[in-house]
Amino acid sequence: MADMKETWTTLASLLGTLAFCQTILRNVLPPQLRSASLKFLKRALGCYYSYCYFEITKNDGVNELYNAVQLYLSSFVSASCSCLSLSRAPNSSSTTFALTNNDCIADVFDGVSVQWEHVVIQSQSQPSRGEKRFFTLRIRKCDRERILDSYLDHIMDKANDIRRKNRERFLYTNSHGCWRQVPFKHPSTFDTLAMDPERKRDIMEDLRDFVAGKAFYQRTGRSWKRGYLLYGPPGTGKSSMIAAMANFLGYDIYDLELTKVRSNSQLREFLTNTSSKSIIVIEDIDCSVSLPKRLNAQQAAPRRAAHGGEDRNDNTITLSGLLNFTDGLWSCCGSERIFVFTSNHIEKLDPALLRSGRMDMHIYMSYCSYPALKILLRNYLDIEAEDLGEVVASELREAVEKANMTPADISEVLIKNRRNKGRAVGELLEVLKARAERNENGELREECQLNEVEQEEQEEQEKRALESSEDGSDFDDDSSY
Ligand SMILES: Nc1ncnc2c1ncn2[C@@H]1O[C@H](COP(=O)(O)OP(=O)(O)OP(=O)(O)O)[C@@H](O)[C@H]1O
Ligand SMILES: [Mg+2]
Repeated sequence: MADMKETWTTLASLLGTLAFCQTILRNVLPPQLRSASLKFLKRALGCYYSYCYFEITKNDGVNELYNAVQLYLSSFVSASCSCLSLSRAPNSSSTTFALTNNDCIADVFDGVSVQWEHVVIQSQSQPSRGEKRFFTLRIRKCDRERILDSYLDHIMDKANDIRRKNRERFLYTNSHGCWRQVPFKHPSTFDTLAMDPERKRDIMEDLRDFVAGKAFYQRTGRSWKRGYLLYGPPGTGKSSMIAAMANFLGYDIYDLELTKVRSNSQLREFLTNTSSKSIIVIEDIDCSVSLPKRLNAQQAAPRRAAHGGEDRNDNTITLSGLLNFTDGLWSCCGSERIFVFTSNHIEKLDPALLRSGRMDMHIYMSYCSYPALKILLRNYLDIEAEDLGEVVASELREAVEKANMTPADISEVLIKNRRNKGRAVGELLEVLKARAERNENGELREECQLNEVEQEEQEEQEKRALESSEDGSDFDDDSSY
């Protein structure tokens, strides 16, 4: 027991000595001498010393790991260090923080504490060779075996995430048989999205779990993809939600126009030509997939002949062709993909699409609620509803819950009057009250029903026009990708 105590005391004093020496060396010696002395000291005390050190050097060529460590550390050094070096890459909108020379930072991975140091040494003997830069990673010897590889993998993954978030992203759309891209710069975010904060949090949590779920999907034998069905009246923020999701995750968007896809096999080609970490969007799915279902046998037969007697599924797209990708065998082609379908009429959707397990989350985008209105007031007028006074706030709450107005309609009123906050709130209250009253009298319901009939007729006409042009085989013929 006494021996043990003695060993511990020796060890503690050695570690204390080393820490003391390190501090002295850091403050007194020039960097090149400091590094050499530290190395010597650590080697001399190696048998007692419980840490091991790894140098990750910036090569003349490219050291992926050095760059990754730099990026990874930059994601949290800003919060914990007082002196940082700042840089900004050309065409980048974000500033990178980095450790200054000989600064240290601690990190914890899988319950294990590690320490990083950034070292820059000027070459005195050969000034032409400039400086040597490296990171030193300090890990306890007993943890090395368990975490080193997984920690470095984690750093590479995180660095890739940061790179992706900083890079320019694209919105792809299918046209003339191939994907065409434009830079994606939609300003919608979860902060600007007006909806109940709790539901918003749930969706963000779900997205976070999805992105971090690689191991989960592997373990459970599921393909790494997720499906969201966004439904609700026009102007409630379905497209804005998709843009917010893409901005939140740093994903590209593939906006798939099903009416421009001529067959299941072309659909397959489009979908296999999407990259991972992307959102594949099919808007107004109720309108898109009802088109092929409307082809009856008589209509299909001449088209089959016209296309050299191919299988019917090769001449048209079907819901099952689509579901094969979101759900079936083809769903495993490519990983980390999110499917988002939108619809104004969930009741018109094929039950096959709604069956459990098909779309993981059904999200109803509702008319503007009071919590959503508060977000719009904050974003458009920079005012908190509570600051309007008890009376106005409660009038707004009551009117908005009865008005059934979309965030798009409310935004219009606020934008129009945004230079005069008082007028904006006053006019909004008037409009909301008028709508609420009309709702209570049932006028609006009748009007909506009339509008719905008109809208349905219009949709029917559009579909008939599309079908006749389809029979004329005027689909895009170019199938290059
Ligand atoms: N929930 C919301 N939060 C913030 N802004 C919204 C919201 N809903 C609508 N808006 C505003 O209204 C405009 C139209 O909304 P958006 O295109 O997202 O609606 P939508 O539900 O996709 O409509 P549609 O069914 O016609 O496609 C947006 O540009 C945005 O400014
Ligand atoms: Mg939309």
